[in-house]
Amino acid sequence: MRCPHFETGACRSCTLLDLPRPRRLAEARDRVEQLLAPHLAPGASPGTVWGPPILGAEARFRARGKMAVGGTAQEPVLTLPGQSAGTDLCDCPLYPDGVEEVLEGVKALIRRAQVPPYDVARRRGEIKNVLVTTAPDGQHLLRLVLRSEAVLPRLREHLPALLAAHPSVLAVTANLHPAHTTAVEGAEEIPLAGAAVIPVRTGDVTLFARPQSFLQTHTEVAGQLYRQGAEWVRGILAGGDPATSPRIWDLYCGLGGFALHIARAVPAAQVTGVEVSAQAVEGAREGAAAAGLEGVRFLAADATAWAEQEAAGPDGPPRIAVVNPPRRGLGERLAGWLERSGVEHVVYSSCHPATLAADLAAMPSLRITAGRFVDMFPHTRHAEVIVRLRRT
Ligand SMILES: C[S@@+](CC[C@H](N)C(=O)[O-])C[C@H]1O[C@@H](n2cnc3c(N)ncnc32)[C@H](O)[C@@H]1O
Repeated sequence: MRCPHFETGACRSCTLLDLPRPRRLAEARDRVEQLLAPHLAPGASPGTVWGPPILGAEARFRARGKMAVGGTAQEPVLTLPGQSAGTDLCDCPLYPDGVEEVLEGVKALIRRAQVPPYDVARRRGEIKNVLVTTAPDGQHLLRLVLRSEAVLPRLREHLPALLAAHPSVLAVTANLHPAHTTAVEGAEEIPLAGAAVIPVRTGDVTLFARPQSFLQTHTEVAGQLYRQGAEWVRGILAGGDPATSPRIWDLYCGLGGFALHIARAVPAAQVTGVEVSAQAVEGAREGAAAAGLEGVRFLAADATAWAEQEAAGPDGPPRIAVVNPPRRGLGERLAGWLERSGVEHVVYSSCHPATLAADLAAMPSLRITAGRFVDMFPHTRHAEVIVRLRRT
């Protein structure tokens, strides 16, 4: 991928952009495989464990765009957070076709509505960030992160012009972020136009992304990741008694990508997805209804507390647990519970191999029998990896 902003040094967000892809992938896979080598199942070797990497497009893939607003109300500049404030990066080649036009539309809205960009040093101004979610079919969900409600009447007045010029924008919300912190967004979401949800076809299901729900960065890669998880689960259950309904948990399920794929692949299973974000749970339930899947339910709860409590109940622990925690990993409490739980099979998808390795050290009975490097974050040192664990 060529990027003029990388070449001039204006943006260094893609830190490894000048490494040829085969070399970047080889080095990344090597790092992950070495890190996880102590946790392979007895008798397993890297050659038998590691499958081919999960790959997707290297450009125009990013499902979520995050732009920081600088400049003035007359001349707004949209940059990537943390990158050179003076350079407009609306044409970032990571963004799918159509995003640049929508961002230009937002700049026109800022000009017309005279919305002053937030000045971090002086703590003055109103619009902080612009967030765009893109579905593979080219539809968009637009979120304007504001310091206060002060400019909402002016934004409402001028929004129809943006919507008329950009029919791909399904919905617009204002996110209120009064605090002076580095967090990209605040807690309160105010709908401005449309229903604040966007259907994102991912693998074999549709995920219903809402403003404050997690969505994987690379939709094409995420689809393959979910299919891989579901395929491993089907393989584990193959040959089992067809009259029984194996219970499967998807902890940290977000919009339900793994749970929905598993429910499709194993219709007899009882799948439970658990997620702390109520918005994401609402989206996951919508995904299940759209796919006509009845064997799956979603609950809003803390994954660790729920797992401990549920396993202590009459049904006990599940047959298989799928876990996909944030970068911090499972942590000692959930890893410790999994170690003691008797759960035979775990599928662990991790966006931070270092915390995966720490979690594996805390559950030495669960060892890697299969794994794949997942190129979710091309051009960077960030790595996703999915592993299948079996109790030994
Ligand atoms: C890496 S994302 C994975 C989401 C989903 N599996 C997917 O593929 O989109 C991690 C998810 O964990 C959720 N989460 C964070 N802390 C949690 C907790 N204590 N209990 C349950 N879910 C939590 C986040 O809201 C986020 O949706």
